[in-house]
Amino acid sequence: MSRLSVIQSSHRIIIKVGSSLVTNYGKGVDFAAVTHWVDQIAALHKQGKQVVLVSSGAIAEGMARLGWTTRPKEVNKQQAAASIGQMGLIQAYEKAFSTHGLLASQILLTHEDLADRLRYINARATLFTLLDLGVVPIVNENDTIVTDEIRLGDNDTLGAVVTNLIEAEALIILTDQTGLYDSDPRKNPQAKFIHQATAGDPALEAIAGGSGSFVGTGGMITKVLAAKRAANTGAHTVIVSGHEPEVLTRLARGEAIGTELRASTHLRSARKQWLADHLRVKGKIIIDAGAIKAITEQGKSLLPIGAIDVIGVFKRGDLVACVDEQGKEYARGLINYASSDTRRILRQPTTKIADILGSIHNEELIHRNNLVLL
Ligand SMILES: Nc1ncnc2c1ncn2[C@@H]1O[C@H](COP(=O)(O)OP(=O)(O)O)[C@@H](O)[C@H]1O
Ligand SMILES: N[C@@H](CCC(=O)OP(=O)(O)O)C(=O)O
Repeated sequence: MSRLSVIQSSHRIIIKVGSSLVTNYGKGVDFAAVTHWVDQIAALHKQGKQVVLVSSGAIAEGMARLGWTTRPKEVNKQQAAASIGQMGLIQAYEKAFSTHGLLASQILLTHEDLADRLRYINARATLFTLLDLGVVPIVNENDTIVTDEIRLGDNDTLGAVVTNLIEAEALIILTDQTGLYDSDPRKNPQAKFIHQATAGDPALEAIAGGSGSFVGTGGMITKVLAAKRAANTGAHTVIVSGHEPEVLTRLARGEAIGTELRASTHLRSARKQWLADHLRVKGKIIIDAGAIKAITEQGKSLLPIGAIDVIGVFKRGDLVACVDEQGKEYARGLINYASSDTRRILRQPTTKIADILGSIHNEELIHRNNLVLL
């Protein structure tokens, strides 16, 4: 893949915007900037791309609304500011998206949500549902309830975690610099720009410094580490200035702006590896010939109608194997129903699930996004 095509060829993209940018260095939400990014996201949407926005700025906006000029040291005051500022952020985004007839949604995550298997699978399912509905989810850390011990702490990491969560192909980190330099350009005017490197290269960690502004949190080091994390599921990262006009649409056209930190593995193999290496199969679903065809040849989800039998005991969110009646495995994936519920909806059309179980989590037994073919 050439330098020009990373964003151009990506279908699912995470865009992270830093506090300095969103709030114009703590002055309050920069509506013009927000509108400009949203206009571009709407254009990407029209091209068929799925976008999740990870936006910082809650604490900075809250401070601006409260008239605070210095960031309080007390965690409870930062949390109060975040609670106030998050409203301002979401209002600005919602207004801007509505001018394009697009719906936005708010997702506030904590580290614990992603560490817990069931909450992880729920967050993932919700994000996929929103994307399937054509919505632009806007994610931030749930600053108001996290304590220091459990916080992710910076949204570069959160952006990478969300990239991994929904296996996005690319992470764009919009910041206040044109990209990564071989030293902090605020401190060294001779710093040299890095156009391209490999995500996870340890040399990058040595040259990336902390935040240069009073509203930013992580600086470049967290961006470089985020790229390394994003690459675990095969995603490429571009660190680029959010001040650059038409930055997102230009990247989508293939223009080589910003610093590209390329993943050395392919999305697909990394995802397969993740499922194969990190999770043990908890059970099996025996599926019929129609279901085998649908999932292996047509890229479809596994529906209850194609499931014949269940082997083993598993919970919602566990990894199960999809096998034929002879026991040959075709795929494995994260199942939306516990084994007891799965047994009750075998061979049933999706329209009957709610009647049989009393409620419906998902129409699919295993969504195609959670299914890996073998
Ligand atoms: N090697 C580097 N290249 C570019 N910027 C760097 C580097 N090291 C440190 N920085 C600093 O990182 C800052 C961006 O991070 P940060 O302030 O956290 O912004 P954001 O709010 O966008 O996350 C830059 O303004 C710059 O001062
Ligand atoms: N969750 C915090 C942002 C933390 C953060 O990482 O900020 P930044 O380094 O500007 O991306 C907030 O909304 O204020």
